[in-house]
Amino acid sequence: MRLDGTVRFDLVIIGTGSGNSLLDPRFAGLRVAIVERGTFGGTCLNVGCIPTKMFVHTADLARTPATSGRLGVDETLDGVRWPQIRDRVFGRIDPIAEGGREYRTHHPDNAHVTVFQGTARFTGERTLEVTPNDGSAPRTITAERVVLANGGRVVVPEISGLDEVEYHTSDTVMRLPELPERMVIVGGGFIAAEFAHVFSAYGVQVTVVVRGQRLLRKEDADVSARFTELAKDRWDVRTGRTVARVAKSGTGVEVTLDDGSVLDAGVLLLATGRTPNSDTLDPAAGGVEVDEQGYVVVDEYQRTTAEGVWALGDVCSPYELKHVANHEARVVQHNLLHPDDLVAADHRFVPHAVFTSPQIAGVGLTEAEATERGLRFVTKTQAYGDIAYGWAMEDQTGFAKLIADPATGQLLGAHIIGPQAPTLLQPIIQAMSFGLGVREMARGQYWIHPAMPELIENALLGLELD
Ligand SMILES: Cc1cc2nc3c(=O)[nH]c(=O)nc-3n(C[C@H](O)[C@H](O)[C@H](O)COP(=O)(O)OP(=O)(O)OC[C@H]3O[C@@H](n4cnc5c(N)ncnc54)[C@H](O)[C@@H]3O)c2cc1C
Ligand SMILES: NC(=O)c1ccc[n+]([C@@H]2O[C@H](COP(=O)([O-])OP(=O)(O)OC[C@H]3O[C@@H](n4cnc5c(N)ncnc54)[C@H](O)[C@@H]3O)[C@@H](O)[C@H]2O)c1
Repeated sequence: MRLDGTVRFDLVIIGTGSGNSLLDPRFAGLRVAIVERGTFGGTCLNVGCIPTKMFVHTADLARTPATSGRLGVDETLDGVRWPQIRDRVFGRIDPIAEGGREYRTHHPDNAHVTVFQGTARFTGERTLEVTPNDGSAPRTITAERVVLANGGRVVVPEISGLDEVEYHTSDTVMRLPELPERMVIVGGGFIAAEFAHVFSAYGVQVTVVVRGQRLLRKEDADVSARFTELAKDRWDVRTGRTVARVAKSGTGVEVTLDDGSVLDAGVLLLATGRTPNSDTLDPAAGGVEVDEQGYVVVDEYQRTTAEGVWALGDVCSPYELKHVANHEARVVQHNLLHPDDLVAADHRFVPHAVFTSPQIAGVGLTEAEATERGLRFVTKTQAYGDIAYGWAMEDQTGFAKLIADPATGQLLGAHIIGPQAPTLLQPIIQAMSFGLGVREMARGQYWIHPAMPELIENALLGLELD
């Protein structure tokens, strides 16, 4: 400690989502500080990927009777025990978060680590003030190297009357005391699509309010159009609408749309995007540049504009995906350990998946992006219904769309909507990452018959290359 009370460290990590995974025994010789203002483990573990997918799995089960009848199998759903599902999910997750905190704070493996529970912000070059959550006096800490892994947070839109009503976001909706009869979801992105599936499968009447004409509008246009069409069959989807105002009602919240229609929402869920937490850091004071959207600016090695300050994950990465945060964490970890042998992050082929129903997954360029770039390309759309396993499922709506360069035979993009879409996409991600051409991929290996990956085999064979 310096005379002015400043505590010196070798490394400070802000945020315990992907940031917490940086530390391994190779850092044992360093004096490390970790600062966390919220729940240990961050977004993915506590309010993101992990709990949502645990709910999605049960929703998929609950939805089976609605679709099995057309195959001649009559099933009924006897009920969904929400409190049991909710408590099982969080009964598993909460102890992991607490165990992680306990391990970093008290375990002998972490004798070199000091955990600060509070909010960090820059007051100078690699110097941070930490305001503890418990109200005690702020502390100043400084380090040779600082890692910004402090993620993002939910954006709550401005809606007239919102202060007067109870509303939910993805941070709170998974802990509802009971299921409502009706839910209004505002937004048409990942979170809206996943929660609309979950809660409607559990028997909640779902209305989705979306500004544009399509849900999941960042997907390839064919996927987005198909999903919107299917969503309209299943939920009350109000496209081209915004919320004019909300007010308290006897059953929850009364939602008035811009066309004057009034919706009764037992629960109002706002799913209108996330924003990086860079503002909480006072980045300018630390010499850390931020772009117009608030993302910390990094180079290919995940270095910020401030000497010795690195960033990873949602605070600097517009992808806002956990596998990207994990990849960037591995890059930062390597670069901290090997300052003379830096590796660059690889953002060439970042895939994503939406765990709604039907599932959706994509990687690379959409057709619109390929056109915008003036590329010469060919596409093939292969229906699930035209492959053997698709016959078994009687699937009539799913497809895989591949986009390839006809001259080189390299894939440019792939977009799938249908059962197991993320799993079916994985071999394509592999092919693109390692430069495997369409012909080699299609005919250089066996495809198990009659398994679902034949969807990809047939799509590859259908691409008209030069
Ligand atoms: C509902 C939902 C579902 C999702 N599902 C998926 C999915 O299926 N697949 C997928 O790939 N991604 C998914 N994501 C996205 C994924 O959760 C994030 O991309 C990922 O968790 C980001 O990790 P991170 O380490 O960058 O940040 P975080 O995990 O958010 O960690 C940042 C931490 O920093 C702390 N912090 C912030 N500011 C400060 C400060 N100034 N001082 C101290 N601490 C601070 C925060 O409290 C937080 O704990 C989902 C997100 C949500 C919301
Ligand atoms: N499966 C996954 O990987 C997964 C799942 C959930 C969330 N996430 C991540 O979390 C992030 C946040 O998800 P999200 O669904 O909130 O964001 P999103 O960006 O996917 O969608 C936001 C939606 O809200 C609408 N919107 C924005 N502002 C609005 C306003 N003022 N009024 C009405 N509508 C408005 C947008 O038009 C869009 O439809 C995503 O970017 C995603 O990367 C990933």
